[in-house]
Amino acid sequence: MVEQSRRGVCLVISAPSGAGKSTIAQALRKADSTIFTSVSVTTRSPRPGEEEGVHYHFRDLETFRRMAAEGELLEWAEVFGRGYGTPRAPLEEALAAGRDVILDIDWQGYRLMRNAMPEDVVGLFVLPPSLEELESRLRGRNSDSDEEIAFRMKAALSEISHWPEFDYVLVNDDLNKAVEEARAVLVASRLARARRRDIAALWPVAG
Ligand SMILES: Nc1nc2c(ncn2[C@@H]2O[C@H](COP(=O)(O)OP(=O)(O)O)[C@@H](O)[C@H]2O)c(=O)[nH]1
Ligand SMILES: Nc1ncnc2c1ncn2[C@@H]1O[C@H](COP(=O)(O)OP(=O)(O)O)[C@@H](O)[C@H]1O
Repeated sequence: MVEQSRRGVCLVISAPSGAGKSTIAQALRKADSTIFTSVSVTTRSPRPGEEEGVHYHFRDLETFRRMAAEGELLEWAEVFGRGYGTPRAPLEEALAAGRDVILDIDWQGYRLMRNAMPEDVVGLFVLPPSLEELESRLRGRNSDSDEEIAFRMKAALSEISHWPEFDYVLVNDDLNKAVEEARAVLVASRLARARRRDIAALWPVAG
């Protein structure tokens, strides 16, 4: 069957901090448990409520550098002065097993992923409705200090400037609408990319 042999889609979601990408990614996974969650490695400290191995693998800088040097990370980047990276093996296994993968990573990671796996990666950029709303979401999340929020707001415009590099862009104003749009992107990507290869194998008659 086509469906069983299909390779997964690697959907990369990027956004300025606070725009809602984790919330959207979580809603997609909740509705479809076959979606694989890539858990990144980071050198930042856990926030209250964040669990090791669930939100991130929290590692010290030395371990992070060793993992990067030994090729255990598919991509890695420095964001807000901390190291963040995507573990290679679980992602490759999930795609090969036909599971779609969602990565919540920054624009640098997207660029690296796109180069590393051009056939698999689809990019979705999430914009906030305004800078004022972005700041109010960062404050409302209650997870970062004033200093950290100021840092993220300062970085927001530079992150936003990369939206034209992505395949799809949505404005996260109404959350339900944004989740529906992200789901539509995932479905469209399955049809446009992953399944095309499988259909070519099933029907090798294209001119
Ligand atoms: N390149 C890369 N960026 C990542 C990775 N994991 C998280 N990020 C990005 O790092 C930034 C900070 O993430 P985080 O500390 O969780 O803060 P938040 O985005 O405000 O929730 C965000 O832009 C994430 O998308 C990763 O594995 N690789
Ligand atoms: N459409 C929305 N309207 C209002 N609040 C939202 C919306 N989307 C997300 N949020 C809230 O904004 C905050 C930041 O969202 P989050 O998903 O953590 O952002 P990111 O992962 O992009 O940093 C969270 O408190 C979340 O509940």
